[in-house]
Amino acid sequence: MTKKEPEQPAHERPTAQRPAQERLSAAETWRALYRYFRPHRWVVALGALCTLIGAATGLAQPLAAKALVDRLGSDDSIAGIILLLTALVVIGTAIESVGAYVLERTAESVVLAARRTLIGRLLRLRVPEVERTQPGDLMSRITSDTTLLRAVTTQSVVSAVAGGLTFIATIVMMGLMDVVLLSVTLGVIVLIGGAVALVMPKIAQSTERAQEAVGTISTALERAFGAFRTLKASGAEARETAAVQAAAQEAWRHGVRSAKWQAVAWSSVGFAVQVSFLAVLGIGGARVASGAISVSTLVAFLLFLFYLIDPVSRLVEGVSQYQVGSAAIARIVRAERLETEDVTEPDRRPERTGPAAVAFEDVTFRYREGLPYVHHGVSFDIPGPGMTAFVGPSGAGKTTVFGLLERFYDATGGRVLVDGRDVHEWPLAELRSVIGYVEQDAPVLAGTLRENLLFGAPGATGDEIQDVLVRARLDTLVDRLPDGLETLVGHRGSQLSGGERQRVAIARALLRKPRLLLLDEATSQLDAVNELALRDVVAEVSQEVTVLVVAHRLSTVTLADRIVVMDAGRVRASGTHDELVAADPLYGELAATQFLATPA
Ligand SMILES: Nc1ncnc2c1ncn2[C@@H]1O[C@H](COP(=O)(O)OP(=O)(O)OP(=O)(O)O)[C@@H](O)[C@H]1O
Repeated sequence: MTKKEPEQPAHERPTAQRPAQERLSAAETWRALYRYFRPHRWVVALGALCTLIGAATGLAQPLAAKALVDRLGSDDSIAGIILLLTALVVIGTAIESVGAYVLERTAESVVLAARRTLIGRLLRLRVPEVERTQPGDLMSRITSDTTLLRAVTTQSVVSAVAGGLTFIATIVMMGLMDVVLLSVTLGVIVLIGGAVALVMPKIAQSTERAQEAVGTISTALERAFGAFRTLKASGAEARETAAVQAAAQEAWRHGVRSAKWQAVAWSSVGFAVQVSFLAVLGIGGARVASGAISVSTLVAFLLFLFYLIDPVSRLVEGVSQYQVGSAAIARIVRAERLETEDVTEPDRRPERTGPAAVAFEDVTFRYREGLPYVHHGVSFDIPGPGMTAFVGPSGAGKTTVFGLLERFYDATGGRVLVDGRDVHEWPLAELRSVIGYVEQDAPVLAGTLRENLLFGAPGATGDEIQDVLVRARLDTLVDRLPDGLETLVGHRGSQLSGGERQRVAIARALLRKPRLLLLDEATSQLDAVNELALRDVVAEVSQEVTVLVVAHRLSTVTLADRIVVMDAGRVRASGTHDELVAADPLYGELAATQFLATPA
């Protein structure tokens, strides 16, 4: 009988691929930037003020120079003016450097804020979100993209504002000197400025591509280090190195392209001023000769022209930095939009104690829209305590049962119940505090043995640790190790054997005092001692806790109080070993051929 799957699944969230590829509109980019910039706006305003004062003192210098040239003809002393000029330079520089410090400090704070937000969200991401993205790329958003934010939120804004204001002030001063020469200058600047404006979006595009390539480098490295022994054993060093280098080359290519367009923008500033200078020199010379303006006016105008380099450069810098930053902010915002879980600890302690009851009611599930269904109406009822083994051919959907109980994924249809309550109605942290989960590959984290045990129960006492060590048959191992519990277990527990890793994972799960233990049995063969140790631990625990085991060993299956046989996303039979051997042909075949040959 084939069940009809729901047309539009209730819990399926069609977010697949969405946030990772979405482009941001200019308004969204600006809003996102402003969000980071907002808390610092007054400090940035202070920095901008300092920058402006610095620029204004600079602007006063051509006026002083004009007065100086005017006095050269008379006998008046120029000492006072020189002194004034010197004072302006010193004060201007001092104020500007204070402003620069304030802005740099704020920029660092903006980077910190962006990093904190991202870090706070990334470890709370939903499992499917992480499966859809590349963790290496996500990491590069925290490390690399946030760094690009530094320039844009402070320097870029300040450069644009200060540059804009000084530009206007300089233009006004130039207009006061001579309107004709100002028109010539503006004509040249507008022409060249128009060309620069065309270049700006190219900077953003190239920067975003470069940052994507940096993300690819992290992803490729993460892939290589994540399976380092397999990499070595497969002789894949050269190929993986080439893949990482190709990503680095790609980052270089786009980085260089961005640099090229930035250089075009920058050199245009110098070019515009040079061309204006020549034009002003020619036309200004003619105007001096005709007596329309004085020599000192021409000199002051030319000086203003050179002062224009600074505000125009600032403007161009501000806009090009904004392009660089907007590329980074787009990647940051996309990471921020990934779906997270609410795992805030419940205020109250869970009331219930003792073994948890678990039930699936007609559960349908697929991992993503577009993928085939993995569960086609799974139903079972396990009151607990005791051990229930899930058996069935590979890919039958056994591990998926655990993923749904932990709410790593949401069932597409039907209900998943713990203690008679739908898992959707449980506060997530509370639900997970009830469950101890030992994954098939029994992950052990880099750090000491103690840190690994306390990972799920940081408040556990010494006695509690000792108790689980004995229960997981790890006490003799700890006694043997020179540093005992403080022994470092290496990256992914590389300094422990497979069986030891599994028992560490079980001890870690037990320390959380679960009411429901989910154990995804390793498919690899264990030696007889480890095998027996594990079997005893599980049997012992199942006396007071509900234990669900995805079983691959005959020894586990025969120990189980009940067995659920799954096949192609359905429960096809359940019962004890003897009952099933007699009644279910698939089980009989599995027992005879597929279970790892271990003593029953
Ligand atoms: N994260 C995932 N995303 C997409 N498909 C998945 C995911 N995890 C598992 N699947 C698919 O779901 C199906 C059931 O997988 P599941 O791990 O539940 O099987 P299983 O019965 O535990 O198998 P095994 O005994 O080999 O561990 C498989 O076809 C698998 O390819």
